[in-house]
Amino acid sequence: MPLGLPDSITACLFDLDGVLTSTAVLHRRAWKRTFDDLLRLRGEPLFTESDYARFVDGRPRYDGVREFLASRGITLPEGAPEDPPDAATVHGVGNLKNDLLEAILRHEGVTPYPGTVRYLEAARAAGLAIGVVTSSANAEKVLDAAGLTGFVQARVDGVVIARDGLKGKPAPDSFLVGARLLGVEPARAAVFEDALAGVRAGRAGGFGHVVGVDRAGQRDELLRHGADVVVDDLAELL
Ligand SMILES: O=P(O)(O)OC[C@H]1O[C@@H](O)[C@H](O)[C@@H](O)[C@@H]1O
Repeated sequence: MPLGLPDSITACLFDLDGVLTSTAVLHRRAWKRTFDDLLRLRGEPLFTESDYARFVDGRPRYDGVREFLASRGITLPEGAPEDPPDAATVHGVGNLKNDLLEAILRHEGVTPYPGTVRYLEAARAAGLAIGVVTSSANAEKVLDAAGLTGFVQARVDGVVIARDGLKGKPAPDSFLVGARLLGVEPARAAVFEDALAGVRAGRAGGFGHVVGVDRAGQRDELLRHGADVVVDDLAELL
């Protein structure tokens, strides 16, 4: 098991936020501010970590808005992608979250996990193909800021998902496109994911190996949703 992977694996498909970079918590913070304001106005209980893990984490931006609001029995009109951040629409809410996220990213910057950088170096040295599959439309910027762009041979992100009308995680489609771009069968690719929706996507796509990365104390949940193995940090696999 070189790199902690079955011998049949020739490619690695990494999620971004929470797997390569420590930006998952920044997304969660921006979502919490966004939803808490909306929930306060309605006198509803505030947004929890469990809400984030179950309904928002890993999914494309507007899917996250729809899923979470539906979980609270709230329906908003769809609106349009160019809606202002104060519009009471699915797109308005998503755009408010993105404005907050951009401000947080500017203020705090982006750091890659050191264990991940070591793993990427080892994977590249071992000749494995490397792709990034993320629901985030901010991926290009985040990868650049983290200094990781040079590792990435194929990227499927929120921009590609919207442009090509792909189903977002937990559907496997974005990972399947990532494997195709790298020229490998799903059975020969490993998926690395910290989100429940992400490990579900890896399992649903018939990938050769699904590594759950536990950044939020949800080891059992990651296993239950389809991870073959769970690590706290990718360096554990070296
Ligand atoms: O709003 P963005 O940057 O397009 O990101 C969409 C989603 O991307 C995922 O990577 C995050 O886990 C989610 O929290 C986020 O909502």
